[in-house]
Amino acid sequence: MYFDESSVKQYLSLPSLLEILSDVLHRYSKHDPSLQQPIRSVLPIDDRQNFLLNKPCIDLHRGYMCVKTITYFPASSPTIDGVVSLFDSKTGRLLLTADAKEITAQRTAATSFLATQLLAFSKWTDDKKNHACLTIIGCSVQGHAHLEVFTQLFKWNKVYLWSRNVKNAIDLQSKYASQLKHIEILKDLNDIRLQETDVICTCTGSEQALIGLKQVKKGVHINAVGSFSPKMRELADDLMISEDTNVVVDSRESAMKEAGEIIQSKANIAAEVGELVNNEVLLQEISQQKTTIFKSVGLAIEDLAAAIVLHESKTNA
Ligand SMILES: NC(=O)C1=CN([C@@H]2O[C@H](COP(=O)(O)OP(=O)(O)OC[C@H]3O[C@@H](n4cnc5c(N)ncnc54)[C@H](O)[C@@H]3O)[C@@H](O)[C@H]2O)C=CC1
Ligand SMILES: O=C([O-])C1=[NH+]CCC1
Repeated sequence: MYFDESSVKQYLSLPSLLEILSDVLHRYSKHDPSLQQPIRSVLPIDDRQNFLLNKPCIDLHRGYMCVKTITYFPASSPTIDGVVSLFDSKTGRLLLTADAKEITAQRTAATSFLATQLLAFSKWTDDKKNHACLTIIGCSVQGHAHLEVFTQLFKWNKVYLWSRNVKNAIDLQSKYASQLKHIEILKDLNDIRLQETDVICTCTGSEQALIGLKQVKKGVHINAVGSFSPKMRELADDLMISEDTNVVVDSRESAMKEAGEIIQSKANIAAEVGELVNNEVLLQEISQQKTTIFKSVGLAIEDLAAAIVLHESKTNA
């Protein structure tokens, strides 16, 4: 069975995705032997701007194996294209294939949301929750997916957008204008409104830092999703290595190999997001009084989680 883009949208329930994501990320960080995820292969093509990525994993506990193969061609539209395949780990049978663009968009935004629940919402008062402000930086596929997931699962008081390509920001603003009372476009990243923001999602393919310590308020939570090679980065060294900042990643192994911010700044990694699931003490230690950064590069087990939700939506129907 093939799930095209619209069936992925239809069948990928966000609450179910969040539940399976927290389980697999937690088991990954506990080094559960029933979960195997080798480091993915990222093959540069010709000029090294384009990549072929191959991401396998096996979950013997849940009884599935998954592999996602995608191309990353930033001069093409869309940048990411490919396929996710889910197999039965007992019989070896192929269970489904699905559009990787939509799965990648949704599961990346859902993982950022999970990190935000853990590192930001859990320390906020009710009053803060009622007045919270979100900024999305980069308004292409990931920018759209982050705004979609973050507004489906939380009520924001204000939303700000910034994009190098202003038309992308205007398009995203128009899409949400009837649904969100306050959705505004920032003129640049020194705009004072960025300082009001409680949660920032950076979703660009930048190779230069876009945000530094002085542009944000202390205690902000940032989901930095854009970089996945040593040359790419969205956050400046002063923010990464400030004594007021704690950096959390999806995988230490992957982040140290792929995340430009971590490699270039040599920032300390406080934890993997999976270590924070069901660990109140560590969570408090890392998030209280701190600016928190969740740097994700993307893991095969996140694609697995999405493919399981699609498969089970059909088998349980
Ligand atoms: N962490 C994760 O799990 C995942 C991360 N990504 C990464 O997230 C980023 C966004 O993904 P898509 O929206 O699919 O890519 P896209 O190629 O559609 O959009 C990238 C956006 O970044 C902007 N951009 C590029 N360089 C910039 C710069 N120097 N300053 C400001 N803006 C700049 C472009 O104008 C474009 O709007 C990509 O870098 C991608 O590799 C994508 C999927 C998963
Ligand atoms: O996890 C993923 O699929 C990707 N991370 C960066 C580009 C694609």
